[in-house]
Amino acid sequence: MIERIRDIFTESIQTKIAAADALPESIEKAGQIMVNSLLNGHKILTCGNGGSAGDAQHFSSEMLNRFERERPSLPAIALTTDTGTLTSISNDYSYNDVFAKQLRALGQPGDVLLAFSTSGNSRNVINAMETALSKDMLIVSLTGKDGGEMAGLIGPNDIEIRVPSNSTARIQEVHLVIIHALCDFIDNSLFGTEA
Ligand SMILES: O=C(CO)[C@@H](O)[C@H](O)[C@H](O)[C@H](O)COP(=O)(O)O
Ligand SMILES: [Zn+2]
Repeated sequence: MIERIRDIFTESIQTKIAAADALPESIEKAGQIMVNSLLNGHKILTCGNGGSAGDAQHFSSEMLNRFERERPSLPAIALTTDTGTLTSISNDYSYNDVFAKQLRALGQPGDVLLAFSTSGNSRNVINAMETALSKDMLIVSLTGKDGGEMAGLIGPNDIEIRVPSNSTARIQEVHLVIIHALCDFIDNSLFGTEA
C-alpha cells in the first residue's frame, strides 16, 4: 500500500510537469478572456459534477472573497450550490438541465462560462455550453482525456484547457492548479503585478 500511495504522488507530479509544458498558452488565453469580461462589467459562471462541482465552487469563492491578496470582490456564481434549484430542475425536467436552466436566467452576453469535466462528456455541462453559445457568452472549458463532446463545442473566441491525462483523479488535481493560475492571472492583471 505504501508503494501505491507513493505512485499516486509520482503520477500527480508527472501529470503536472506535462501540463506545465503543454498548457501555459491556453491558460493565458483563458485568463485574458476572463479579465476582458470582468473589465467590461460581466461575470463568471461555473459548473461541473462531483469533484468538478467542488472545483467550480473553489474558483467562485476565490473570486467573491479573495485569492492571495486584499482586493475588491469579483463577480462569480457557482451553478452547483442551490439544492432547492438543483433538486427541482432534476425532479421536474432532467438532471441534464440543472446548469443550462440556471444559465438561461443568470447568463448575460459577454459573461464567461467556466465549465469543468474531466471526460468532456457530462451531459449537463454540455447543455450549459450550448446555452452559453446561444446567449453569446464566452466559454473556458477545463477537460482531460480526449476532450469528449465538449471539445467540439468551443467557438473561435473560447478556449479549452485539456489536461494531458486519462485519469479522472489526476486531471482533477491539475484542474486545481489551473484554477489557482487563473486567479493569479486575474489578480495581477486587474490589480498590478506582485512578486
Ligand atoms: O471526484 C471524482 C473522482 O475523482 C468524482 O466525483 C467525479 O467528479 C464524478 O464521477 C463526475 O461525475 C465525473 O464527471 P466528469 O469529470 O466526467 O464530467
Ligand atoms: Zn475526486
